[in-house]
Amino acid sequence: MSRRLEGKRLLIATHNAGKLKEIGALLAPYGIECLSAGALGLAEPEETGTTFVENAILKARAAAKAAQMPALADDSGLSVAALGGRPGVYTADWAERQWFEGPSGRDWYMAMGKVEGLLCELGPAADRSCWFSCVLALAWPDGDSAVYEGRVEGTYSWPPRGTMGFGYDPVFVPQGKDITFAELAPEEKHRISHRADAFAKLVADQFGA
Ligand SMILES: O=c1nc[nH]c2c1ncn2[C@H]1C[C@H](O)[C@@H](COP(=O)(O)OP(=O)(O)OP(=O)(O)O)O1
Ligand SMILES: [Mg+2]
Repeated sequence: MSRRLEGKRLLIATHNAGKLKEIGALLAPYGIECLSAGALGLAEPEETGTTFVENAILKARAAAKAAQMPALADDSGLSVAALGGRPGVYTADWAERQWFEGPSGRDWYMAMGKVEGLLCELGPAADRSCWFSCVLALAWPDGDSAVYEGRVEGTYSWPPRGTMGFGYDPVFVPQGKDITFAELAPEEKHRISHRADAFAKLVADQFGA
């Protein structure tokens, strides 16, 4: 068991509105008061790590230190087996920044097309297996941290379908279903997603008996 959160206030160290909404919903049952990095005007740190774990810890530590309170960061991404796990840690980077979407806005449609283009180059029989990874990092102002990893398997599907969720949700069909994450009701996504998987571990460790 890791170090536990003492108070009820937690800083959510993300600048991604879709993630913030999901994290708020996943934490709602535990009486945690969530503050967001954006609302506190914290800068978005440069993600210089080469793994989800490194980036999650880097983001959580920077926020915890700046705000002098415990912080939770999420580093996540989509990995395609036939592409050697790409885009992986660079999932957000494959979507170019769009000034008209705000400081963290990105062109997801273009990014999804880039992945599809690479799969098409492999031919019609290409293996479309893929998975979403999520690493949650909790950090305290003194630099201490705890990490929780989650994953969900699926298939890369084209064309994109659905309007719910965020990011690459319209191309991700989770194993055992025939609709995309963007066609699933949020409660359904929260039962099976990589983020939910990581949260189950965090909740057991932090709020469990
Ligand atoms: O459930 C998801 N459904 C769809 N797409 C997702 C999901 N989870 C991660 N993703 C994609 C989009 C995200 O932008 C990127 C992670 O990049 P990542 O650096 O962790 O997040 P980010 O830059 O958007 O926000 P921030 O670093 O401020 O938390 O992978
Ligand atoms: Mg990021």
